Amino acid sequence: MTRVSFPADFLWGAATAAYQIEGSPLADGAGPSIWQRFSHDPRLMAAKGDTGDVACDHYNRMESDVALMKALGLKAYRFSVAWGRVLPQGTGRVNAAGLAFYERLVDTLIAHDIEPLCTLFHWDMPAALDDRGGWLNPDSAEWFADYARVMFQALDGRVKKWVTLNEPWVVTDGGYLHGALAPGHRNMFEAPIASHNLMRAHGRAVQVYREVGAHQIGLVVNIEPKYPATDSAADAAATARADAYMNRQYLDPAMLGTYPDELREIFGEAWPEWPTDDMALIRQRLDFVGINYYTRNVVTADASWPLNAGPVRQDATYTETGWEVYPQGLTDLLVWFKDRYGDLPLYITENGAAFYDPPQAEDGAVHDPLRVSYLKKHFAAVSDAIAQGVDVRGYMLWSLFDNLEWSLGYSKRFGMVHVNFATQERTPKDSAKLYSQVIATNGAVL
Ligand SMILES: OC[C@H]1NNC[C@@H](O)[C@@H]1O
Ligand SMILES: [Ca+2]
Repeated sequence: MTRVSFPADFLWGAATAAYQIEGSPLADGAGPSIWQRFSHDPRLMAAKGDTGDVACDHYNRMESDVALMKALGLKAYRFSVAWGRVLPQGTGRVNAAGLAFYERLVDTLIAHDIEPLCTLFHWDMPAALDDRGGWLNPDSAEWFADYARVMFQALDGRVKKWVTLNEPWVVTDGGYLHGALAPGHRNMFEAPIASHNLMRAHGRAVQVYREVGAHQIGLVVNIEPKYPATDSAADAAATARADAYMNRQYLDPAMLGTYPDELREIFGEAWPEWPTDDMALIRQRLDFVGINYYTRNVVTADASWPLNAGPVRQDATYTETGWEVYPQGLTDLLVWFKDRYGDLPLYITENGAAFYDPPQAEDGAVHDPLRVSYLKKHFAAVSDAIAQGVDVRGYMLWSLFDNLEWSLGYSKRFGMVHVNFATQERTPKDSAKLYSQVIATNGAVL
């Protein structure tokens, strides 16, 4: 591992998402999202009773939370906009009070010299649009483009780095194939359609940005590099299927305008013939791509698993969400991106881990040694990729706060800042103190 070092203007920040931290989902005229419905449905929500009704109460605590970000030394903050606050029906009438929250957030960030990175879609589709078919409706691309235009016209210039979608793979795999996430569908025929429409929506939003925007826009994908368990042909094929399904299914269309061939094999009759001009729409010039990295997968041919590709457990540390701690995977995937798609600027738009955090110590400290260790290794992994020539511009730690880990609820704590959900008290953990030093020294402290 080379000595850890980062470019002089490396953008150190932290990330959150609206439904996971804001609370007050219906305040000031906001329309409900599919997560409002899903989290209140005990038949669907794994962590029954954990809803986004309060979360971190960020909607009411925004100013003091931004002051805390400043105290930690963050240079940037990646947040998402709840579509339904701005457009309660998803399209049509703009709810000025809902938009005003995000204008206040952005203005407060700028006043604290923290750069806002704005994600337009982080899973909380307006329920009114789900009633019209959601991502299964081809009109969804235009619904998203209209919403994006409202946001660009309100905030572009104050926001200079925009993200269209967060993790389309999770939306599709979780929301339409396996049903673990909103809207909770389990349908092999729906998944490719939802996925394709998400990417069409991405393309339309970028087209609109090129009409009305003056700064930068990108796509955020979660990538889990896949490694074959053995050098057998069967394991190589299983690994290729897993890589195509999770990683290349989104980056290939966005960057190359094509889908990986393995998808037709994987979905069979459920894989439609896509119109060629759709592929041209999806492939828009991007200013950057955001990579969300958590873990890798070791893959073996195993007919008892979807894609006939099953996981092989490793002799390693695993997080509370069951993910192997494997920092080398971050370096590997960044080099892979550059080799496959070219030298586009990249941001690590999410990286972090859920570990069991011991209760607050007598002196109020929250000691999280496993997270401290995880972060140090992953900072070094980014530095290694940069040393190999990958143009990584910044790192957004997931997450600023302990928050609602979707269907897993509040028990999975990813924050560098502890949240006592009974009192809403925020307490920076040891990992936050480390991060402040990393930012202050641009990594030299490592
Ligand atoms: O699972 C941890 C994170 N992964 N990426 C999307 C975020 O919303 C999740 O909380
Ligand atoms: Ca305005």
